[in-house]
Amino acid sequence: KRWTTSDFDIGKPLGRGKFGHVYLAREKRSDHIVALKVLFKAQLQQSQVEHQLRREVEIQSHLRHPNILRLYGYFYDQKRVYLILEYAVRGELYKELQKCKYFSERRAATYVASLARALIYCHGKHVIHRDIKPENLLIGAQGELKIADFGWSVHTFNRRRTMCGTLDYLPPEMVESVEHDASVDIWSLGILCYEFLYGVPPFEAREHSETYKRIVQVDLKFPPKPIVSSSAKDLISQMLVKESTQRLALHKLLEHPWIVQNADPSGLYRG
Ligand SMILES: O=C(Cc1cc(-c2ccc3c(-c4nc5ccccc5[nH]4)n[nH]c3c2)n[nH]1)Nc1cccc(F)c1
Repeated sequence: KRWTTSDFDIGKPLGRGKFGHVYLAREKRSDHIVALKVLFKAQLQQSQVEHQLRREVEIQSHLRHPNILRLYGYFYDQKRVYLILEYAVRGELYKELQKCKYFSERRAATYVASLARALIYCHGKHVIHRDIKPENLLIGAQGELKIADFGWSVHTFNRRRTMCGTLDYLPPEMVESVEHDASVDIWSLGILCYEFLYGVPPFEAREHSETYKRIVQVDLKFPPKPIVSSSAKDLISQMLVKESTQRLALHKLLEHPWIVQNADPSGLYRG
């Protein structure tokens, strides 16, 4: 099936990405509502990301998980590449977070648990980690979280591959890398959990150099307001550990008391 733009009624813009815009669209034959991302070939070429796009499309089209935004397909014309993506009815999570300033412990725990399950699924398929930060998260019709890979993040695995050119000289644990990604993911999930509860990331600072220092020193502080349970702080402290092998494993996170007592098992936050 070769898609073309004439298969779709194109509606309002949903977001502006680095490489193009995303539009609400309806596939005419099925009346199915989708998000259509339009990328300009010229821009992709000058940024040398075509091969990355192909790999992203290859990976994303094989992922099937309720908390990972679906990529249904793609097509291209003379000047543009089009991605047919799942439409997330309730939009962008970071806008929700800005509006509420910070989330309740139940809402934060429900989101963190569903992200942990999505990451366990990705790692199980040896898929490199997804770039989880509020800007990459969308909300589905029932309030469920969807990871969408806006960032074009060059995943550590790829960076290592491109950086070293060949894998021959890398030690087992680096070639294995999935383990390495898993621990990277726990760190960023810990950052996200902190930001859900306090409204700001833990190592935020005016200057990048300052933030960098606070990260490498793991200068983790919990402000007195908003009031957050010691159980939540305990979980965050087990995730934001400098030694990557000492960070809490994703499946262990799902057994942590704060998650067990606060996360909605369905992964749906109904408010
Ligand atoms: O580019 C993206 C991810 C992506 C998703 C989106 C995106 C942006 C917004 C939405 C929305 C959406 N729903 C809304 C409701 C209200 C307000 C705003 C909304 N945005 N649904 N689905 C979306 C999808 N932009 N970019 N993935 C990608 C990139 C390269 C290759 C590949 F296989 C996937």
